[in-house]
Amino acid sequence: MNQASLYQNANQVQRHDAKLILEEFASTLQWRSDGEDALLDVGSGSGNVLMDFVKPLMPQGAQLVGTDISSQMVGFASKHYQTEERTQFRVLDIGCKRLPQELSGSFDHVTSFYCLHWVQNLRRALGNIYDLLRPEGGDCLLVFLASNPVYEVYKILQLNEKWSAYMQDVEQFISPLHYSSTPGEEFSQLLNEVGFIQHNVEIRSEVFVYEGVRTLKDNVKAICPFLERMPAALHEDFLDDFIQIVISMNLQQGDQHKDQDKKFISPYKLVVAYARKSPDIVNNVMIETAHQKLLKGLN
Ligand SMILES: C[S@@+](CC[C@H](N)C(=O)[O-])C[C@H]1O[C@@H](n2cnc3c(N)ncnc32)[C@H](O)[C@@H]1O
Ligand SMILES: CC(C)=CCC/C(C)=C/CC/C(C)=C/C(=O)O
Repeated sequence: MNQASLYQNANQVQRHDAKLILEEFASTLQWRSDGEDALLDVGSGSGNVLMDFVKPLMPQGAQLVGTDISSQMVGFASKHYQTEERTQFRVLDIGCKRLPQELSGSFDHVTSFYCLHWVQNLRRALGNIYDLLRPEGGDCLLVFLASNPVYEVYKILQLNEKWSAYMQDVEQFISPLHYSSTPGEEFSQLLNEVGFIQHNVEIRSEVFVYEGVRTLKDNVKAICPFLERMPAALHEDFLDDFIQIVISMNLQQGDQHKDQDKKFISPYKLVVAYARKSPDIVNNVMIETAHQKLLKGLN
């Protein structure tokens, strides 16, 4: 996904989830007492989730680094938010073999919203997130899709000879946890393996309702990696086929005839993971947080 402006205008679900989860975790994140926190966000995209929901939670003197694998996304975010103080955007592939030295061990917090389902090598991504945190400790809040009906629609579209040439590598775009019957356990295990001794992983079952054919098509256009591979003249045909498959999967609500009245339901599973790097500083904070119960197992 490379079209930042399309994404910025059709990311209601992503914004909705990030806003709610950040409100919930605002007091769990371990803010520094000197207010000099440094936070790196992984897969910031067009940047509006980071600027609208993460930045307002941070102390005045805090430093913010938004990162993304796509230079187009980074360019868009830099242009739109370059006037913000102590904020920068830069290219980073969180699945890279070697982190840039200047980023390694430099952050108090790492956040990531709706990005890690794009990364096949989750273990390497988590290892990098662990290494981005300061050696003396830090925490991370990671939110991403375990599963979504969009992946089943992609697989059916790939079988259609009209689209198969553009979708040979469809599996590369399916969340690495989509097929797991125990995604929470799998992700917890990975967090353990890379060194996060303290963590809490939840799998939340959510439902989003898309109102009208156009809304669903715009949301698909904003994230579908296959459209940019085909001529623009084919896009609407592809999206029409997408909608037909959604209907055949019984994800249309009601039997409205007008396109704008049609509703589509998307039941999906979200991974919400919070982890701390250092076991030493946890006890004081745990006593006060709203997540005391949730995190009890971490003590
Ligand atoms: C759905 S967008 C989420 C953007 C933003 N976090 C939000 O919540 O609106 C996913 C972003 O992850 C980025 N991404 C995908 N793979 C990545 C990787 N390996 N490293 C860093 N970013 C990646 C994409 O380029 C895209 O901008
Ligand atoms: C009803 C139905 C199939 C809805 C799917 C809607 C949709 C556009 C899902 C996108 C999921 C995704 C990969 C989001 C993202 O990375 O931001």
